[in-house]
Parts: sequence; structure tokens; C-alpha cells
Amino acid sequence: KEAAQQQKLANVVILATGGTIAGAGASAANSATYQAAKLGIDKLIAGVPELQDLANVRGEQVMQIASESIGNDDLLKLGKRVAELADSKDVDGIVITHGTDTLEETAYFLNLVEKTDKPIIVVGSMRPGTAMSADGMLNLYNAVAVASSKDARGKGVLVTMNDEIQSGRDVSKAVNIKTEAFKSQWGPLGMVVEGKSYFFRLPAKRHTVNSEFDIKTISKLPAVDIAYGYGNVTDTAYKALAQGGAKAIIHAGTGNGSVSSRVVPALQELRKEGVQIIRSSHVNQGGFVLRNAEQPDDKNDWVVAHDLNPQKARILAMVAMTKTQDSKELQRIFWEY
Ligand SMILES: NC(=O)C[C@H](N)C(=O)O
Repeated sequence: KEAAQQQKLANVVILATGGTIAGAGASAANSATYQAAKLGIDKLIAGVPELQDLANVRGEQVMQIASESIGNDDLLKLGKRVAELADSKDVDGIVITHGTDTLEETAYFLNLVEKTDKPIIVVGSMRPGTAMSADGMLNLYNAVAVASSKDARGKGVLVTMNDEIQSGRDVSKAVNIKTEAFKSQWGPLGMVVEGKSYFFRLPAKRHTVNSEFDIKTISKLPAVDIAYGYGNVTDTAYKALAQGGAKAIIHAGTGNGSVSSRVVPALQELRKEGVQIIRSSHVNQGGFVLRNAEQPDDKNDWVVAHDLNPQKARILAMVAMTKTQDSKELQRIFWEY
């Protein structure tokens, strides 16, 4: 009977990368003071025995780091492992446990480059498992529930935090410390309650099987960096990033992605030298940058990131620039993804 039950369940692989979901503090009162990336995947799975009621679950430790330290090589390594698993007939869904600081970047990256309609869920926690009211157990349970659900297929990479199912493209960490940390200006796609997924919306932008990008053909990501806009800003950081080898600079601009008159000449000059300039907005609750609104982008040959925040714009620029160095193509890609 047990064997029959196992056969009916979906096969889900959990790829562990570290983060607070694998973190540990000195006492149960330590919800914010702890070390990330301490527990291995076997301990995480053993900590939630109910996972085995949802799916046949197995784990793999891909890396063990806090997500603020994830680099481009880590993204590529994770992305390639996800693709191998997605190609396997024995795998129905994939969960990635991840620190929350750059979770939105990894989720968007996978959303762009994984050619599969199998569910891929990225999940983290705001409190370590040793804390009172730790959120990791339920977030992980929800992630496995969504990964084993047929309803989650073809919806792009998803994120399960705080009972919500979010699109990996749209979601970002909007609050820290609190467990209701992840928000999207376009709203969640659904909810997961007691191991069941409920979807209410679909992502509108190109992703996974409909994406023109494929992790299998990407072996290196170009250098793309971010510089922040604020009152009294100078062009020092922009010039330094270009000198450091940046092929594109994401301008994390004020308001509509506006650019200070003190910075405009340097960005015009850098563009002439071949560096792509991409205007985004650093406003907290969701930016929306349009071409030729605050700056004459056509004249300057700059690109706008539309609703993508600066860190997501960096991910898309890197992926896009594995294929094109043309600013018009880049802009087309920023509208479509
Ligand atoms: N809540 C977390 O996971 C934060 C941690 N710094 C990380 O991103 O790994």
C-alpha cells in the first residue's frame, strides 16, 4: 500500500543553497541575530516530516552560503543543475531553498533561462529554524506543495513566502525582519493553504519555455553593475564601474529613473564608449520607467528598465547581453520580459 501511495506522489527535488532557512541562532529569542547557511539539506528535510505526505522528496546541497554572497558563477551552477533535473523523467518539480536577500534575483534569472514547464519554486525564510515562530518550515512545506501541483506548471518560476504564491519575475523583498517580506506591485498569483495551491492570476511576460534564452547555451555572464541616484550625486561611481569593466550600468534612479544633471554628461560619454546605460527606478513600492519621459533616451541611445527594479534589471541585462550588444534589441527584451 505504501509503495502504491509513493507511486501516486510527485517526485520533487530540493536544491539547497543556504540562507536563513538553513540558519541557526544562539537561542529561540534570536529571530534576527543568527548565522545563515548552517544546516544541511538532510536536516531541513528531516525537520518537516510532513513533506513526505506531499511528494517523494529528495535533497541536494548545491552550495551553502548567505544569498548576499551569491555570484554569477553560482547562478550559472544552480541554473545548469535545475535544467538537468528538469530534463529528467523522474523529476516532476524542483524547489530551491535560498537566502531572501537576493532570492528575487535568482528567481528572475531562472525564470528567464530554464526551458521547462515543470514547476520551479524558490523559497526562503525570514527567521532561522531555531527561532520562535520560525517561518521556514511552513514556507518549505508550501514550496513542495506547489512544486508537486499540476496547476503550477507553465507559470514560470514561483516564490512561496508567507502563504502567498508570487511570480519570480515580479516579487521582491520589500520589508526586512518581518515574515511578510515579499511583495509585488502587480500582486501575488495565488495562495497556498494546507498543502493546496490556489491560483488567481497568470504572469503576462515571456518566461521559461517561451523565453529566447537557454541556460544550456550560457557559459559566462557579462559584467553589469548598478549605481544609485540620490541628491547631490556625482558621476564618480558610474565612471569607476565602467573603468572596472562594466559592459552595462544600471542607473538605480530617483523617481521615474531620472538622472541628475551632474551625471548626464558622464552617461552620454560612457554610452559613446560602448557601455549600455539602463535607466531604472529605486522607488520602494514599484517603479515604472518610460522611454523619453524624464530623459531623451532616443537621443542618448539609452535603455529603460520599465517596471524592473535595479537588481532585476541587472539580471535581465546580463542574460540579454549573452546574445546581443544592440541597444534597440536590449530595449525590445526589456519590454518583453
Ligand atoms: N532571510 C535571509 O535569508 C537573509 C540572509 N542574509 C540571506 O539572504 O541569506
